Amino acid sequence: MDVFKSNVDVLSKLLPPHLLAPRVGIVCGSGLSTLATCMRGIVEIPYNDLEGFVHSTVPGHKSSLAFGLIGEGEGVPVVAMLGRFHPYEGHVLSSVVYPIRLMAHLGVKDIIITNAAGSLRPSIPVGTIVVIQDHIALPLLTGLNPLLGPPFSPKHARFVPLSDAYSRPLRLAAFRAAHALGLERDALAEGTYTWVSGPTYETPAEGRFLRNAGGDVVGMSTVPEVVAARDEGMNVLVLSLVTNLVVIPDGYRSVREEVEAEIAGQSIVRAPTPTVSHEEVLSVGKQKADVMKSLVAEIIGRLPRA
Ligand SMILES: O=P(O)(O)O[C@H]1O[C@H](CO)[C@@H](O)[C@H]1O
Ligand SMILES: Nc1nc2[nH]cnc2c(=O)[nH]1
Repeated sequence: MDVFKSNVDVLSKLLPPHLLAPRVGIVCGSGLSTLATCMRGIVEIPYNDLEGFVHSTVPGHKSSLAFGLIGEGEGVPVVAMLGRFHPYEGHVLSSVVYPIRLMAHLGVKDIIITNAAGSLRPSIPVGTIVVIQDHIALPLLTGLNPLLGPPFSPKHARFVPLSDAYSRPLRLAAFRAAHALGLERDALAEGTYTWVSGPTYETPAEGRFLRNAGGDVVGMSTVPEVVAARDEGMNVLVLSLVTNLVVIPDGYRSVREEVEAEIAGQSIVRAPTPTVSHEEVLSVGKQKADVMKSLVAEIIGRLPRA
């Protein structure tokens, strides 16, 4: 399609031929752009040099695509988005998912989407990598869907099923890779990602609501990319790195009880109100960057070579 032509022209001038047709795509989540350093022979291309790309404005996200090779021998050609776009930055959904569509156009078949996320369950502590098996997306259900409007092209479907959105073979590959790397059993979990628009973090009641709805982690990205990737027929793996807890057990004490205890002359232990910050999110990303990087490289190294 024309919308890709100028980018293909730019890329053909800047990339060696063996990197021009990447087979695997990676999307780096907040604080995770170093994931791409698992590639060799990297060529980085700023989004500014490409048409249809907006700018990533969020700390912890770079604004460039990186092309390189992963794995032994000839290696697998890979393209990585070193920074993603979020609707809360003011980007329309078609811009948010445009790089995913370009990846598909270039030949990407398998995509590994990473993100930083809050845990809705104390059984999934900070530092866990959650292999996403499903999602709950209130924005999709209520009218914020990247597929609203005419199909992207006459070749794209009108209705896209999401019952098998998260590739089972890729999820199996993730657990096999973790085993091969000798990661502890608890390093990885399986779960459901809940997508919210952000940029506000959840109130405690919202966190409990999402957990009661069946969510395990929550974040402000990923689902639009998954939808576009499925619209393009790609196999999708999502890895969420838990950077903070959203639902904290016994963290919230009734103020009525506190006053009643005060009146009764009892000593009061006031539970601190937990808050989350993007700095905390980035700092956990930095601590876990190496393990995420080895996992992604191991998964890609194990994919069948086409
Ligand atoms: O999902 P990524 O881009 O990894 O980032 C997550 O971290 C940011 C909030 O700290 C939000 O953008 C949230 O979605
Ligand atoms: N919505 C949301 N996104 C996040 N990204 C990282 N942590 C969080 C969180 O607690 N909530």
